[in-house]
Amino acid sequence: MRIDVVTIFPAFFDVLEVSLLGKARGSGILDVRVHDLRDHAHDRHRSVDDTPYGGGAGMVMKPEPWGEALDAIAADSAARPVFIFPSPAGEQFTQATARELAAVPHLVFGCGRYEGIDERVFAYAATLGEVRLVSLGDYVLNGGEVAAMAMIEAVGRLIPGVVGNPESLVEESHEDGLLEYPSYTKPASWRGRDVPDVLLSGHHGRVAQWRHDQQVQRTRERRPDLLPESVDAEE
Ligand SMILES: Nc1nc2cc(Br)ccc2s1
Repeated sequence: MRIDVVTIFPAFFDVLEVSLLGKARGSGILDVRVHDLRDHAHDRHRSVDDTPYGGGAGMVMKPEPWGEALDAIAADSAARPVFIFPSPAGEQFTQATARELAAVPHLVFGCGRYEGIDERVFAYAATLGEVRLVSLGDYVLNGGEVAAMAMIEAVGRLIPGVVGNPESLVEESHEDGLLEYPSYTKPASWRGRDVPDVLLSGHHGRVAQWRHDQQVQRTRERRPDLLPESVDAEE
Protein backbone atom coordinates (compact mmCIF):
# COMPACT_ATOMS: atom_id res chain seq x y z
CA MET A 1 0.00 0.00 0.00
CA ARG A 2 1.09 3.53 -0.83
CA ILE A 3 0.13 6.37 1.50
CA ASP A 4 0.80 10.01 0.65
CA VAL A 5 0.30 12.84 3.12
CA VAL A 6 0.07 16.52 2.12
CA THR A 7 0.61 18.93 5.02
CA ILE A 8 2.24 22.24 5.98
CA PHE A 9 3.82 20.39 8.93
CA PRO A 10 5.71 17.45 7.34
CA ALA A 11 7.87 16.95 10.44
CA PHE A 12 4.70 16.01 12.31
CA PHE A 13 4.78 12.66 10.50
CA ASP A 14 8.40 11.81 11.44
CA VAL A 15 6.91 9.55 14.08
CA LEU A 16 5.85 7.22 11.26
CA GLU A 17 9.52 6.21 11.07
CA VAL A 18 9.21 4.34 14.37
CA SER A 19 7.26 1.36 15.78
CA LEU A 20 5.30 -1.09 13.64
CA LEU A 21 4.58 1.35 10.85
CA GLY A 22 8.28 2.25 10.70
CA LYS A 23 9.19 -1.42 10.29
CA ALA A 24 6.49 -1.85 7.66
CA ARG A 25 7.96 1.07 5.73
CA GLY A 26 11.43 -0.42 6.00
CA SER A 27 10.24 -3.79 4.73
CA GLY A 28 8.37 -2.22 1.83
CA ILE A 29 4.92 -3.31 3.01
CA LEU A 30 3.96 0.36 3.38
CA ASP A 31 5.21 3.11 1.07
CA VAL A 32 4.58 6.35 3.01
CA ARG A 33 5.48 9.66 1.37
CA VAL A 34 5.03 13.01 3.14
CA HIS A 35 4.79 16.21 1.08
CA ASP A 36 5.17 19.82 2.23
CA LEU A 37 2.32 21.83 0.72
CA ARG A 38 4.57 24.92 0.74
CA ASP A 39 6.74 23.26 -1.93
CA HIS A 40 3.79 23.98 -4.22
CA ALA A 41 3.42 27.64 -3.19
CA HIS A 42 5.63 29.72 -5.47
CA ASP A 43 5.15 33.30 -4.30
CA ARG A 44 7.87 35.00 -2.29
CA HIS A 45 6.27 34.08 1.04
CA ARG A 46 5.25 30.56 -0.08
CA SER A 47 1.76 31.45 1.09
CA VAL A 48 -0.84 28.69 1.34
CA ASP A 49 -3.77 30.65 2.75
CA ASP A 50 -5.77 33.81 2.11
CA THR A 51 -8.81 35.67 3.41
CA PRO A 52 -12.24 34.06 2.91
CA TYR A 53 -14.60 35.34 0.18
CA GLY A 54 -17.77 36.54 1.88
CA GLY A 55 -15.81 37.72 4.91
CA GLY A 56 -15.53 36.06 8.29
CA ALA A 57 -12.73 35.29 10.70
CA GLY A 58 -9.67 33.25 9.89
CA MET A 59 -8.03 32.21 6.65
CA VAL A 60 -8.80 29.62 3.98
CA MET A 61 -6.21 27.38 2.29
CA LYS A 62 -5.62 28.50 -1.30
CA PRO A 63 -6.56 26.04 -4.09
CA GLU A 64 -3.47 26.51 -6.29
CA PRO A 65 -0.88 24.78 -4.06
CA TRP A 66 -3.30 21.92 -3.40
CA GLY A 67 -4.03 21.45 -7.09
CA GLU A 68 -0.34 21.26 -7.93
CA ALA A 69 0.41 18.91 -5.01
CA LEU A 70 -2.45 16.51 -5.85
CA ASP A 71 -1.54 16.54 -9.56
CA ALA A 72 2.06 15.57 -8.73
CA ILE A 73 0.90 12.65 -6.57
CA ALA A 74 -1.71 11.41 -9.03
CA ALA A 75 0.78 11.67 -11.91
CA ASP A 76 3.01 8.94 -10.53
CA SER A 77 0.34 6.77 -8.95
CA ALA A 78 0.03 3.16 -10.04
CA ALA A 79 -3.64 3.13 -9.03
CA ARG A 80 -6.47 5.67 -8.95
CA PRO A 81 -6.01 7.21 -5.46
CA VAL A 82 -8.60 7.61 -2.73
CA PHE A 83 -8.22 11.10 -1.25
CA ILE A 84 -9.00 11.38 2.46
CA PHE A 85 -9.47 14.88 3.86
CA PRO A 86 -9.86 14.87 7.66
CA SER A 87 -12.72 17.25 8.42
CA PRO A 88 -15.08 17.93 11.32
CA ALA A 89 -17.73 18.03 8.57
CA GLY A 90 -16.85 14.54 7.36
CA GLU A 91 -18.31 11.04 7.65
CA GLN A 92 -17.55 9.24 10.93
CA PHE A 93 -14.34 7.16 10.80
CA THR A 94 -14.95 3.70 12.28
CA GLN A 95 -13.19 0.35 12.35
CA ALA A 96 -15.29 -0.57 9.33
CA THR A 97 -13.85 2.48 7.52
CA ALA A 98 -10.35 1.37 8.49
CA ARG A 99 -10.99 -2.10 7.09
CA GLU A 100 -12.40 -0.64 3.91
CA LEU A 101 -9.43 1.71 3.40
CA ALA A 102 -6.93 -1.06 4.17
CA ALA A 103 -7.96 -2.63 0.85
CA VAL A 104 -7.19 0.53 -1.15
CA PRO A 105 -3.81 0.41 -2.95
CA HIS A 106 -3.17 4.17 -2.81
CA LEU A 107 -4.44 6.54 -0.10
CA VAL A 108 -3.73 10.29 -0.10
CA PHE A 109 -4.36 12.24 3.12
CA GLY A 110 -4.85 15.99 2.64
CA CYS A 111 -4.35 17.81 5.95
CA GLY A 112 -6.17 21.12 6.16
CA ARG A 113 -5.34 23.96 8.54
CA TYR A 114 -6.80 27.37 9.32
CA GLU A 115 -10.55 27.47 8.55
CA GLY A 116 -10.17 24.69 6.02
CA ILE A 117 -9.41 24.14 2.36
CA ASP A 118 -11.05 26.00 -0.57
CA GLU A 119 -14.05 23.81 -1.49
CA ARG A 120 -12.99 23.66 -5.15
CA VAL A 121 -10.01 21.51 -4.18
CA PHE A 122 -12.35 18.64 -3.24
CA ALA A 123 -14.20 18.96 -6.55
CA TYR A 124 -10.89 18.99 -8.44
CA ALA A 125 -9.54 16.03 -6.49
CA ALA A 126 -12.67 14.09 -7.53
CA THR A 127 -11.38 14.27 -11.12
CA LEU A 128 -8.25 12.44 -9.98
CA GLY A 129 -9.83 9.82 -7.72
CA GLU A 130 -12.44 9.12 -5.03
CA VAL A 131 -12.72 11.85 -2.38
CA ARG A 132 -13.87 11.31 1.21
CA LEU A 133 -14.09 13.89 3.99
CA VAL A 134 -13.68 11.94 7.23
CA SER A 135 -14.08 12.90 10.88
CA LEU A 136 -12.67 11.17 13.95
CA GLY A 137 -15.38 12.58 16.16
CA ASP A 138 -17.50 15.57 17.05
CA TYR A 139 -14.74 17.92 18.11
CA VAL A 140 -12.53 20.41 16.28
CA LEU A 141 -8.76 20.16 16.03
CA ASN A 142 -6.36 22.81 14.74
CA GLY A 143 -5.66 20.82 11.64
CA GLY A 144 -6.02 17.47 9.94
CA GLU A 145 -2.60 16.06 10.93
CA VAL A 146 -3.63 14.43 14.23
CA ALA A 147 -6.67 12.87 12.57
CA ALA A 148 -4.62 11.69 9.58
CA MET A 149 -2.05 10.10 11.91
CA ALA A 150 -4.77 8.23 13.77
CA MET A 151 -6.32 6.99 10.54
CA ILE A 152 -2.94 5.98 9.08
CA GLU A 153 -2.28 3.89 12.18
CA ALA A 154 -5.78 2.37 12.23
CA VAL A 155 -5.52 1.45 8.53
CA GLY A 156 -1.81 0.57 8.45
CA ARG A 157 -2.06 -2.00 11.26
CA LEU A 158 -4.64 -3.93 9.24
CA ILE A 159 -2.28 -4.39 6.28
CA PRO A 160 -1.06 -8.02 6.20
CA GLY A 161 2.48 -8.27 7.59
CA VAL A 162 2.37 -5.04 9.61
CA VAL A 163 1.19 -6.60 12.87
CA GLY A 164 3.26 -9.68 13.81
CA ASN A 165 0.37 -11.86 14.96
CA PRO A 166 -2.74 -11.27 12.82
CA GLU A 167 -4.73 -13.22 15.43
CA SER A 168 -4.35 -10.18 17.72
CA LEU A 169 -6.42 -8.15 15.28
CA VAL A 170 -9.44 -10.38 15.62
CA GLU A 171 -10.38 -9.98 19.30
CA GLU A 172 -10.27 -6.21 19.51
CA SER A 173 -12.79 -3.57 20.34
CA HIS A 174 -15.13 -2.92 17.43
CA GLU A 175 -13.89 -5.84 15.33
CA ASP A 176 -17.03 -7.83 16.20
CA GLY A 177 -19.17 -4.79 16.92
CA LEU A 178 -18.60 -4.99 20.68
CA LEU A 179 -16.04 -3.48 23.03
CA GLU A 180 -13.19 -5.81 23.94
CA TYR A 181 -13.16 -7.90 27.12
CA PRO A 182 -10.81 -7.04 30.04
CA SER A 183 -7.28 -8.50 29.92
CA TYR A 184 -5.05 -9.77 32.74
CA THR A 185 -1.53 -11.15 33.07
CA LYS A 186 0.78 -12.30 35.89
CA PRO A 187 0.78 -12.01 38.88
CA ALA A 188 -2.54 -13.74 39.68
CA SER A 189 -2.88 -11.49 42.75
CA TRP A 190 -1.65 -7.89 42.80
CA ARG A 191 -2.14 -5.36 45.62
CA GLY A 192 -5.09 -7.37 46.91
CA ARG A 193 -6.74 -7.64 43.50
CA ASP A 194 -7.10 -11.10 41.98
CA VAL A 195 -7.51 -12.23 38.39
CA PRO A 196 -11.05 -13.65 37.84
CA ASP A 197 -11.01 -17.37 38.71
CA VAL A 198 -12.52 -18.41 35.39
CA LEU A 199 -9.37 -17.22 33.59
CA LEU A 200 -7.27 -19.55 35.76
CA SER A 201 -9.63 -22.51 35.27
CA GLY A 202 -8.11 -23.79 32.02
CA HIS A 203 -11.69 -24.38 30.79
CA HIS A 204 -11.60 -22.72 27.36
CA GLY A 205 -15.36 -22.84 26.85
CA ARG A 206 -16.05 -21.07 30.12
CA VAL A 207 -13.33 -18.52 29.39
CA ALA A 208 -14.84 -17.77 25.96
CA GLN A 209 -18.33 -17.38 27.44
CA TRP A 210 -17.07 -15.13 30.24
CA ARG A 211 -15.19 -12.94 27.76
CA HIS A 212 -18.24 -12.58 25.52
CA ASP A 213 -20.42 -11.72 28.53
CA GLN A 214 -17.88 -9.08 29.54
CA GLN A 215 -17.94 -7.62 26.04
CA VAL A 216 -21.72 -7.31 26.06
CA GLN A 217 -21.75 -5.87 29.60
CA ARG A 218 -19.07 -3.29 28.79
CA THR A 219 -20.74 -2.32 25.54
CA ARG A 220 -24.10 -1.98 27.28
CA GLU A 221 -22.54 0.24 29.97
CA ARG A 222 -20.22 2.38 27.82
CA ARG A 223 -21.52 2.25 24.24
CA PRO A 224 -25.18 1.14 24.14
CA ASP A 225 -25.32 2.71 20.66
CA LEU A 226 -23.16 -0.15 19.40
CA LEU A 227 -25.42 -2.91 20.71
CA PRO A 228 -27.24 -4.83 17.99
CA GLU A 229 -31.04 -4.52 18.02
CA SER A 230 -31.27 -8.08 19.32
CA VAL A 231 -29.60 -7.14 22.62
CA ASP A 232 -31.68 -4.90 24.89
CA ALA A 233 -29.49 -2.08 26.21
CA GLU A 234 -31.55 -2.02 29.41
CA GLU A 235 -31.24 -5.74 30.29
N1 LIG B 1 -11.85 16.93 13.95
C1 LIG B 1 -11.16 17.71 13.04
N2 LIG B 1 -10.88 18.99 13.17
C2 LIG B 1 -10.20 19.51 12.08
C3 LIG B 1 -9.79 20.83 11.91
C4 LIG B 1 -9.13 21.17 10.75
BR1 LIG B 1 -8.57 22.98 10.50
C5 LIG B 1 -8.83 20.26 9.76
C6 LIG B 1 -9.23 18.95 9.92
C7 LIG B 1 -9.92 18.59 11.08
S1 LIG B 1 -10.54 17.05 11.56
